[in-house]
Amino acid sequence: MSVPPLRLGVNIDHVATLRNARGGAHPDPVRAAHAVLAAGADGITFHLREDRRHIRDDDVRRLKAEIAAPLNFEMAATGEMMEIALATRPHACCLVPERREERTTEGGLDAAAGQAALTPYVGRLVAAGIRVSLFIAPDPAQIAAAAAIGAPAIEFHTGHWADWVAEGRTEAAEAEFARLKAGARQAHALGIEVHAGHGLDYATSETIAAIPEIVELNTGHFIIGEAVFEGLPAVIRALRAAMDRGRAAARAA
Ligand SMILES: CC(=O)[C@@H](O)[C@H](O)COP(=O)(O)O
Ligand SMILES: NCC(=O)COP(=O)(O)O
Repeated sequence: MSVPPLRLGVNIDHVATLRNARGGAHPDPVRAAHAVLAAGADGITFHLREDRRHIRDDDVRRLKAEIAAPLNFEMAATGEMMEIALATRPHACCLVPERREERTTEGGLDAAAGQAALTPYVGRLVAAGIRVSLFIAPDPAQIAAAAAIGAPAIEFHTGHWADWVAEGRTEAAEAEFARLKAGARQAHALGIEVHAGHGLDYATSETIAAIPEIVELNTGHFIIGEAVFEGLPAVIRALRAAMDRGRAAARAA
């Protein structure tokens, strides 16, 4: 297949986490959004959690007012979030699972079990002109459910794979990467746009960029953490270079 460009969406939640730790206005996630876009990111991802632990409603309003680039609004499938998304009208919404007790998003949505509940959310958002993705594991049953629900896009949760790579659990990491590759092929064949994200760093971004069916990465924790040492623009440029190396490998294959 021809290898399309790979977009980078930067998750700015983690700037808001830092801001909220002191209760003031600094550092400002909207300023971070401007900075990463100026450095070459394609879009901004944010997750308005039910407990507002990082991004808050006013951040969403300011992002919509100030950022012209595509906004990817990650949200749980709840009535409250649906109303905010429809009022905000971002470029995209990614439906994610959410548990108040979790430290981070631990896995993908169970789209197979939740098919009946998720279908009206996807339908209303799509009808409003919003590109909807489902944040799922690279599992054949979940991908088939996303197709049955009518989701135009999916995003694979890469957190387990990224952790296993970092921990040197080679066998588990290779098996998960094989699932990501096969899942990307399955979804692409079903006409679903394929994205990936969570916990990616330079090395895992380069590796996953070599999967030609994946057209968008949305990630942030590593970027914001590394920016403490290198600065946001330098990290975005280095991440983009890693993604380009991975894409070049896909084109050469
Ligand atoms: C859906 C997802 O993976 C991200 O939005 C992630 O949840 C952001 O960080 P937190 O897990 O800290 O909310
Ligand atoms: N789309 C998933 C996401 O944005 C989480 O990314 P990360 O902050 O875990 O890298």
